[in-house]
Amino acid sequence: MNRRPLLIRHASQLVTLKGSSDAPLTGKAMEALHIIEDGSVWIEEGIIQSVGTDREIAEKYGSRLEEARVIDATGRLVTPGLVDPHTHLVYAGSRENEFEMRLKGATYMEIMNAGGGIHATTAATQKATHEQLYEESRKRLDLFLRHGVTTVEAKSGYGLTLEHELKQLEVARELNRNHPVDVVSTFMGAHAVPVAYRERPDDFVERVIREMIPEVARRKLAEFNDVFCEKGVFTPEQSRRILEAGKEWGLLPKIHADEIEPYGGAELAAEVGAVSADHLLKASERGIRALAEKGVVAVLLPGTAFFLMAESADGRRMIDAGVPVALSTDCNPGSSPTVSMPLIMNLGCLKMGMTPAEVLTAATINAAHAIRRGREIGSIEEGKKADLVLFDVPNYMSLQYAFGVNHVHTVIKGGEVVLSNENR
Ligand SMILES: N=CN[C@@H](CCC(=O)O)C(=O)O
Ligand SMILES: [Zn+2]
Repeated sequence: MNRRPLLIRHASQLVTLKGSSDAPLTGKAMEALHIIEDGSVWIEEGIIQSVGTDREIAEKYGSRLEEARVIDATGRLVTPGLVDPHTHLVYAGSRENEFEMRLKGATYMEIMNAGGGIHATTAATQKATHEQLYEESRKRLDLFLRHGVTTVEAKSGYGLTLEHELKQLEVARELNRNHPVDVVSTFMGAHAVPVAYRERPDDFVERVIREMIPEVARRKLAEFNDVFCEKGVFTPEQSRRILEAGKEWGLLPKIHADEIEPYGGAELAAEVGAVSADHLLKASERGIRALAEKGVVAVLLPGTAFFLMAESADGRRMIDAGVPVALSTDCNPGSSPTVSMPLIMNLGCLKMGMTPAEVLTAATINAAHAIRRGREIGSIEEGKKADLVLFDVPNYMSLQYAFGVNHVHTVIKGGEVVLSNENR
């Protein structure tokens, strides 16, 4: 780590999201970005030391200004590093053939029930060596970084046997160690019922509970435990058992809920005290109220709805009902093969009725809370990790207005410049 301080000066807008570390933002507070114009940030040892107007920072560090490495952010927007709280980062292969099948009328569930979908990626992932899996996933992580993402959550769930689930989680752990982007792991052995267990799905649920969860926890390979609670996949009752079993081993619950059919997933998330409920395209009114009451973060995935040509979750309704909303790519080879959080924010505005300020909150501090990292990342405040992005636009509204463009100019991770387009 470079010992010299890093000073970012003269941001046209510095989006701090101050005061949001203890709990995710809800309702009107999701628009309170706490912007500083002509803003500056002083960073040492990878940690944000001071945030203010350029004049304030220059006065405070007057005698030490010469020591610092300086990044001039004149004319640029500076935000916290983007956080992606729901990805299936580690997998092998791709499924463009299924995309074409869907364009010709097949549905996502039809393809999966015919042995494709998650099963196809599971076969490819089981076949891949650790090294192949690492390499394919590392390339994706590079792309995340290019789109301004400094932390991603990554789920297993394409192994579906103990051996291959462990392989996926070990790859995620290694990426976390070697790559500038932080990787936070989730065990998702209950991603699909393997074809061999189709006639006896409860036997597979037992394997997840008795064999996989304990071993993943013993090896400390994951922090969270997720389940695909969906008609034809895992029932709410099976999902509850899996999530409760994870809790006994210290794995915090997350849930893929109400994606394709209304199925009581949001209600279940509130009952088991899930950290987040994700998807929610078909969440019921009761479910939405339950999420708001329990403060469960709704991780919305508008790229998935877009790519599946389905109606998006009602982000507007959820924010108005007091649910803390976060956004994510859901990066996976079947329903959302994208790595672009900027595009996801665009879709949040265009497809879910969210405002430019709300989508930025949802992609930073609320996303951090969705993976229990709200105290370390997600806002630009003293004491937090120095993860920041400089965008080549003068204000936060332009990020959403000039949609579909990667405006990332520089990414700073833990106080180091890890990506720069200075000579672009
Ligand atoms: N819905 C379940 N799991 C993933 C899709 C996985 C796949 O199709 O490979 C999702 O979150 O969309
Ligand atoms: Zn997912």
